Amino acid sequence: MSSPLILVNFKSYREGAGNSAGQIGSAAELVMQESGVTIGVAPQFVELHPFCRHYEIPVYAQHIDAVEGAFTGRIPAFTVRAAGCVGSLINHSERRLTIAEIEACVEAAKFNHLESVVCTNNVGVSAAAAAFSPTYVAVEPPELIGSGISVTKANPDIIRNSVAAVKRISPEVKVLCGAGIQSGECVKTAVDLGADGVLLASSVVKAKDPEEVLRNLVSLL
Ligand SMILES: O=C(CO)COP(=O)(O)O
Repeated sequence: MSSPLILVNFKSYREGAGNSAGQIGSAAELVMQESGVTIGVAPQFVELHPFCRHYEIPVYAQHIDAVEGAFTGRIPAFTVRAAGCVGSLINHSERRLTIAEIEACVEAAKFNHLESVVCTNNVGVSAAAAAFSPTYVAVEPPELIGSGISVTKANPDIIRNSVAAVKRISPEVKVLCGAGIQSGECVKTAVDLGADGVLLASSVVKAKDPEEVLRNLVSLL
């Protein structure tokens, strides 16, 4: 079985910019090399290209737009690919899209050889997203995002049931879970519930020592 994915979303946190973003990138690279566990990052947009050049880790965008041509202030999928990214989040809870936009973004990702990580908020939406055959569906209950309360403790059923629903629709689609993920125990529980990894933000991005948190996250795999 391939390694679970630990995907760190820098969101628009101040700690996810400039030098402190670089510290997280270096820590992710080191812990990935040491542990053999895949650690991906989703930095802020202006940092995508430097991140792809500087760190030997998979880099994802936080969002893409399925546009080309006379559109201003958008993030075309092909630009994300040209920057060196391996994939993109789509429909994050803090960047919701319509169902038609989700489908268009998954198609744009496929066309540009990018992995697609479609975020969802419940089991039904996880099943709907699976019908587009993205690379991943990432289920995150919005009320637990940034709460410090792990989805693996507060709502393990949403993980178990999303895995079942996604596999029923598209068995090849992988499932991540997120919201409040902070420790190796959370990651191990997620994997035991059938997830292929986790999507997380604040516990790493806002940590005093991101390297220590990342080491803890991979410690039980
Ligand atoms: O939204 C999330 C990751 O994209 C989860 O955020 P937290 O890890 O801060 O709860």
